Amino acid sequence: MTRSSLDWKFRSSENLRFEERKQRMAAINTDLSVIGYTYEDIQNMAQSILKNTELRPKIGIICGTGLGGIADIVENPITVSYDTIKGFPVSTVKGHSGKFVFGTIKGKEVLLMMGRFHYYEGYPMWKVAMPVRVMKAMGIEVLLLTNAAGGLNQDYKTGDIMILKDHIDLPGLTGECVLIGKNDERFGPRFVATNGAYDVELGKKFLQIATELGHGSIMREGIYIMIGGPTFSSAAEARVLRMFGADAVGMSTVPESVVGRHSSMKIFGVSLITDMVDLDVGSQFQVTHEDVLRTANERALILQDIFVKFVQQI
Ligand SMILES: O=P(O)(O)O[C@@H]1C[C@H](O)[C@@H](CO)O1
Ligand code: HPA
Repeated sequence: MTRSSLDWKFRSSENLRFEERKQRMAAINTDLSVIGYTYEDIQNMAQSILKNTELRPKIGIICGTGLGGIADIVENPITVSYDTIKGFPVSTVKGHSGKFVFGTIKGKEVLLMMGRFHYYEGYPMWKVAMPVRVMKAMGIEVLLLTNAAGGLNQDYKTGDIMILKDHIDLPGLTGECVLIGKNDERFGPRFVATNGAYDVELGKKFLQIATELGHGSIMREGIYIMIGGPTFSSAAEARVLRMFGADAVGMSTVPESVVGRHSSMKIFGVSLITDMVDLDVGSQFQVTHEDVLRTANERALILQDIFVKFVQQI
């Protein structure tokens, strides 16, 4: 092959790639879930979900990994699968079923989000927390966040339940804050304080109910730190996270909490300590997602008992 025919071949394949990419970009630009959601998109999604039910709950619960058992306490559930909502992302993680559940708990209307989105799934941060805006648009005023987390505080044990006093937004501190980008004031203000995000009264109530039910010995109050994941921390990293003052580490919750705060929602957060993070450099201990799911399963009934009473009293 002569040099000029090689050049031509190279250029035509480049052109082909360019055309293909242009077409792909055009397709992408019609997909809400790729280019970002406007205020109107969020309202439309909320309205399309609400068409499935007469219920108008003010309490929303986001179920963490393996914590979907909370749905078992919902009376007369009506489910809306994410794949029926135009522009809604899909859940890709085991332990997150991918649906909204409307219903009542002891007569009180609730909305459960069973299947959250994580940054490590490849979703940009704004998409991870977008459902919180949809929940707000559906009328949710009180947001109850649950998650599975690794214990960093050496006084904790696997199976403990930690009420969030505060959080550390590690991705946010390093430039991946969920609110980065153009701000639409209809969602909330450009600048937002995140201190005192977790409602103290709700925290006290949860603790009191858990104690009354006989679970006081496994209750903790502490600080949750979010890492991007999907890797569980190395021992050296975990030591840094502990030095930062975190009691538990996880891969979610913080973007949802920040967006909830931005939308003036009342927020409560709770972590199930599904595993204790090994701080011993050189140790061969390896935590798995199955360990996380197992602990979540073992604590399902206790969490359900606490949530029944908690929701009743909010
Ligand atoms: O959705 P959450 O934060 O409960 O899930 C945790 C963090 C990872 O997604 C997963 C690790 O097992 O559990
Ligand atoms: N690290 C980070 N995220 C987690 C863990 C953990 O040990 N357990 C459950 N989610």
